[in-house]
Amino acid sequence: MIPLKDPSLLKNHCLVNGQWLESRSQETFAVINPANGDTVGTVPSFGPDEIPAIIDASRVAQAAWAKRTAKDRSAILRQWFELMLEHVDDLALIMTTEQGKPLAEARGEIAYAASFIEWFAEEAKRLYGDTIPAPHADQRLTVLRQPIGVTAAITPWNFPAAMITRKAAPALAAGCSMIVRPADLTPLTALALGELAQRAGVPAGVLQIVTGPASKIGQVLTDSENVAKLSFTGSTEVGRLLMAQCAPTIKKLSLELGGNAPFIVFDDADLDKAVQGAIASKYRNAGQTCVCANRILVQRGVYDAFADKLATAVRALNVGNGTDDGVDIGPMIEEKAIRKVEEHISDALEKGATLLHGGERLGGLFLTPAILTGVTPAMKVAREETFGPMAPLFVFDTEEDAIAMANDTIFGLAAYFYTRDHGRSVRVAEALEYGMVGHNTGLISNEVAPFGGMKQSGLGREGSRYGIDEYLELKYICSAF
Ligand SMILES: NC(=O)C1=CN([C@@H]2O[C@H](COP(=O)(O)OP(=O)(O)OC[C@H]3O[C@@H](n4cnc5c(N)ncnc54)[C@H](OP(=O)(O)O)[C@@H]3O)[C@@H](O)[C@H]2O)C=CC1
Ligand SMILES: O=C(O)[C@H](O)CS(=O)(=O)O
Repeated sequence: MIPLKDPSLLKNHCLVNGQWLESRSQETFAVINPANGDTVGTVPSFGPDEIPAIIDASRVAQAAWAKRTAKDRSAILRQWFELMLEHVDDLALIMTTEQGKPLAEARGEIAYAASFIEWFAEEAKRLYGDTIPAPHADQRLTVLRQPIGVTAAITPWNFPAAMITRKAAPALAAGCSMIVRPADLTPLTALALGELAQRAGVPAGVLQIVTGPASKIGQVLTDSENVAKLSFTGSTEVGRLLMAQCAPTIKKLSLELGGNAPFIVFDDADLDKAVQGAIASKYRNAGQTCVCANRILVQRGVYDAFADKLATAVRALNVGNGTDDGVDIGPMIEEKAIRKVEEHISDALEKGATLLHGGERLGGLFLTPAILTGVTPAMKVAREETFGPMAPLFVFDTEEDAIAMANDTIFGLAAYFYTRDHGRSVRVAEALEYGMVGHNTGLISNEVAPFGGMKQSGLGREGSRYGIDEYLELKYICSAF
């Protein structure tokens, strides 16, 4: 058991039409603590045959929810936000126990996740439409922004709270309902959010949270003509698959997919700030974020100085159980994740790179943060997302070389660069083919700015004043008198 102040937040049932239910088969699966392999809970394994009734309940609930006033929806979302902050300690402990990130990061994620609910509680009241000067005197033209209807979300394990609220908050604010299928590895956080949503007054069926086999549940959700929209966060590989599955019913799609973020350090950069930014971007969540610096490109003149400073900072990072004080990097989520990092390191070393620091297993799923030097575009890490605590350092000579290297990828999610030259900052920011660019910072994510990628990193944006459009339809009305 996880020692919670409010044990009722630890759920072993799913939220289905306002009730906490087990699956029809009564099948369950275990939730494992990646720090020690302990079973910390069990949740139901819902079968695909149970999903149509859940979609029907979502339809009924959404029709009534859309008829509530925006002010009503806003007040309920605001209450959900406040309950999340009230229970931050329990929510963070649940998250660290099932996902591994240090408690301080988990608390930070709960605040970040809650901020999307706060933001869209406000946006709910400002879904303005248009009146348009008509081309004919007897006409009046208006545009309404209406909720798209029943929506579905499939979310990853790396941010078990924020990847749900970044979808559910705008959906509910718009007057939609949502069926959430969280990752098998981290369902307990999702279910706790569902409990708090219920306490906040979210009506039965408006938010449903269902655990079980991803591909089977996903197939029913994507096949259904009654699901108008799918929002997915995860790998580009699965995003492609879901996009294809949604094609027959022409679903509206939001896709937040993989990344391969360049982190460029020019010779006029403040190296200490660049090191701080690299640590924050690269090793947050043990490097398991889609916006992590995946390639560190350093201009030749400062390469050795930057590498030395980075190594000194990385050596100070503590690896351990996320519930222990002073831990900076927790365990990786599972064996295949740690093996991918080891594969990228061994591939780079075989092709001539040098291991400057780290990359050692400490037992279980703990890996010391690594730095590679002498990395080249011929190595796997140049093209694949490592999704782990390993910083590969590439060298470049000119600004044009840096931009060409940075853009040489199918991904386009986040990019970072450090320079104190104003003209260079404008040129580089405009030339980088990425949805999000950090200039002299490694942390760019918040609820007020549009989060999302170009190229094969996804479709659409989350958060900001743009995020709610993903859950709305525009209706143009032409009236003649
Ligand atoms: N752009 C962004 O904001 C983010 C992108 N990502 C990317 O995702 C990857 C790592 O996250 P990870 O969770 O492993 O990604 P996956 O794509 O493997 O999984 C994401 C979610 O999709 C589910 N899923 C997997 N296969 C299917 C399927 N065939 N049909 C329906 N659902 C499916 C998973 O279920 P289950 O895990 O239970 O099998 C999980 O809930 C990295 O590439 C990372 O960059 C991750 C987070 C944010
Ligand atoms: O899933 C992720 O990697 C998150 O989107 C990263 S962030 O929003 O916490 O920056």
